[in-house]
Amino acid sequence: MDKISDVSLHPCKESAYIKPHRIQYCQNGIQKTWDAMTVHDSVAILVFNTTRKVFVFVKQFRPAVYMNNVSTQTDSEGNKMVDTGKYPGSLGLTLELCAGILDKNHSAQETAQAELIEECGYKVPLDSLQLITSFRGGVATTGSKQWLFYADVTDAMKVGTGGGLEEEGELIEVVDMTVVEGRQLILDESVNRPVGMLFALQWFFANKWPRS
Ligand SMILES: Nc1ncnc2c1ncn2[C@@H]1O[C@H](COP(=O)(O)OP(=O)(O)O[C@H]2O[C@H](CO)[C@@H](O)[C@H](O)[C@H]2O)[C@@H](O)[C@H]1O
Repeated sequence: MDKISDVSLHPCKESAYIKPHRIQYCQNGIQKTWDAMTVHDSVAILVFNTTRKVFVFVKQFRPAVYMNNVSTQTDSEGNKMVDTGKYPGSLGLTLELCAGILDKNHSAQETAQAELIEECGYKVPLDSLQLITSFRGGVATTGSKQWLFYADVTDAMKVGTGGGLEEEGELIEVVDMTVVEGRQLILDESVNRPVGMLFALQWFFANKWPRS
């Protein structure tokens, strides 16, 4: 998964995922501008396997995280290149909640159910997905919304290995973590992990653990 090579950076002129805008507006009579991006809204699911009392997370290579951990050098043709000998792919590995973008005209709950099958291999009934809350990501840059769900799963709900959709080129490792490891993860800066995951874990320890 972290065997990354031939990395170069290019201007992004058009994208199905990111649309940059310059917003002009007037606030209290003062003319202002702000640079922002439209991205898809998304869902994330905190998954807890009650059979083995483990969290179910996903590990993957995130190009955007990698890019933020490396420096580029410009070659003779003006291309921005990354020396992968100096900057190994492991710098872009993250540990995350099962998550996905709302790009298929499905509800947040339906998207969460599908992502749980695709990424982690568990099939849960729709009504067993508990909405924790929704919130805004990247308030200065995207303002996009993420719905955060909680799902208890059991080994009996396993219908596949997960790992992501092959047709989308996804390469995802399912990672089981004990409750003790999950608690340690909240403040462990050595792991690349998104803020929504830290909130979800705090919520779990405030509302779901220890079990009565
Ligand atoms: N910027 C991009 N460039 C190129 N291809 C892209 C792309 N974004 C998505 N794709 C393509 O779309 C596929 C599906 O993406 P997902 O729905 O699994 O969202 P992802 O897990 O990347 O982010 C989810 O998880 C993270 C972490 O929780 C959230 O921040 C995020 O909002 C949520 O959708 C990817 O495998 C890729 O092929």
